[in-house]
Amino acid sequence: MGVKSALTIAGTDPSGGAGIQADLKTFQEREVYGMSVITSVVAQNTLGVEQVEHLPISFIEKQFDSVWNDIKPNAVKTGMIATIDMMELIAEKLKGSNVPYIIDPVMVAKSGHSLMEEESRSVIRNMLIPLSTVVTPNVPEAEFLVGFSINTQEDAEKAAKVIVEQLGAGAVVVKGGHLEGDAKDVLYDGREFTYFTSERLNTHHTHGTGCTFSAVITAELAKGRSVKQAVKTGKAYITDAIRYSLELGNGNGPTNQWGYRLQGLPNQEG
Ligand SMILES: Nc1ncnc2c1ncn2[C@@H]1O[C@H](COP(=O)(O)OP(=O)(O)OP(=O)(O)O)[C@@H](O)[C@H]1O
Ligand SMILES: Cc1ncc(COP(=O)(O)O)c(N)n1
Repeated sequence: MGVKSALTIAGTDPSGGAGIQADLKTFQEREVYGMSVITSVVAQNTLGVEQVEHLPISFIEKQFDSVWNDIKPNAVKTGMIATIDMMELIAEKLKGSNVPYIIDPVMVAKSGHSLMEEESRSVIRNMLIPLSTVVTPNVPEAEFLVGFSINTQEDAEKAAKVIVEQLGAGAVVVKGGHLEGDAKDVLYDGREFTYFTSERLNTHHTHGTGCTFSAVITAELAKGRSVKQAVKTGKAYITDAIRYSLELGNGNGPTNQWGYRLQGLPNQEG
């Protein structure tokens, strides 16, 4: 079996816990060859975001073409894509590509800083979500996508149905990190709901959880796993990454990319 590769299109985190850096670490841990296209350079750390600089569209396109025309990935994910121009470019590039496409619809960093321009939010919904294999919104992101509030599991199921059946996602995981009680994520693939539940871990070291979770799903789809298997592995991986999260920095520390090794979650059987 040849080596599998995955591409992340996202913003950076120089402190290494979220964005491109988290994605590449995750791909490596899941034994998939990782590649990246940078959309925005972000000065941030565990305390928050200081400054954001968007790269010119023509240069984002150059990066994309450099990778895609040489090493076509087995799966691609997008994280922070802030502007309408970036979304239009990605839609044009991915349309008809047949490569599994995972969207982590990053809108606001945990620290509260906006990572997506207000006017782009409806463009991700209308232009990119119909191209997706899986979308992984947290509760506030899912609320924006469907236009109603989510307070219960029933609301999360209702939102998941709308995102697949009306917005055109291939599948969706509405993440329960922002709800009360257990951390319960619901997958809807257009046929059935599957729940992935873990105990809620009592830590504020959760910088980059969403990036890491969606990067595992991307890596597993690159290896040819089913969406359900990929999400199952993503949930197991992120739970241990949070359980053993790292007390680094002075704010919300990063997750532990080696956490799953302590539990023995295998790479190849995932
Ligand atoms: N305290 C916690 N204990 C256990 N699991 C958690 C906890 N917080 C989040 N998770 C899990 O982590 C994964 C990511 O969910 P979360 O809601 O944190 O994403 P997110 O808000 O998009 O993250 P980010 O802000 O990094 O983009 C989900 O599987 C969720 O259930
Ligand atoms: C480039 C980039 N992408 C995504 C996040 C979200 O992660 P979090 O919500 O944990 O800050 C981030 N902070 N930076």
